[in-house]
Amino acid sequence: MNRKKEITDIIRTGLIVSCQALSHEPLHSSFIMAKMSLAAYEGGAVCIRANSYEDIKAIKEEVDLPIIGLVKRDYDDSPIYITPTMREVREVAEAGAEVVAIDATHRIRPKGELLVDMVKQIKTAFPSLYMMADVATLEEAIYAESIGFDLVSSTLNGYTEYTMTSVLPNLDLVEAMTQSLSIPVIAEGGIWDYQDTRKALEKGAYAVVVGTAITRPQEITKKFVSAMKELL
Ligand SMILES: CC(=O)N[C@H](C=O)[C@@H](O)[C@H](O)[C@H](O)COP(=O)(O)O
Repeated sequence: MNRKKEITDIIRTGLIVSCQALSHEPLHSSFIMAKMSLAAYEGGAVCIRANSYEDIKAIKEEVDLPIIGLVKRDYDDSPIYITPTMREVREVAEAGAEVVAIDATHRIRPKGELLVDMVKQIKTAFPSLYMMADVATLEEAIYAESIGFDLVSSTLNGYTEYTMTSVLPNLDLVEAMTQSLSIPVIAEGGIWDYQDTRKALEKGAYAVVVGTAITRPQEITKKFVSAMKELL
């Protein structure tokens, strides 16, 4: 069977767990991310979203689930940090991820490169790599589909200058995207409770990504602490 079709079928209506810890976070470790992924797998996750060559490799060895890979890297001339250039795409592909997640916002890219050119290069260099567009707005999602992305995700809504006032999770945006696009729309960003995962599916999301609420214990702890403080 076509591998892309197979992955689409695997993730349909499922939970994708994002297992990421950056260098400043307490759980920063490929070993820990691999174990987090194993826990997610045992809990029924259908796919893992992971950052960096090392983490993707470690997770691949631990669980037999498709991986949405990305490489977060900062460049001086651009605000984009999720798989900004072909260098990061190559790392994701070489680590063995089936899907690459790419910032597909309309912001300026490193060296002024164009997203449409990057997509063409990926299709030539890595024809079997599935491409997920991480966007902040409906317009960006529509554009991403038009230039050949396979999936679109609401990842960056709330994280760009022009969407900073969004209240997350922005399931209205997810709904609007599902109404305008034919490619699968993934709900991602700020999903913290079970009801929201269901609501996302009801609004037409193809699958749901949950990260922080499962894999960043420092943030989970903060939620408990602040709920308790509200009583004082
Ligand atoms: C904005 C950005 O850089 N998001 C990153 C994208 O890979 C991750 O840090 C998030 O954890 C992921 O999107 C899942 O979202 P949430 O952790 O809210 O469930």
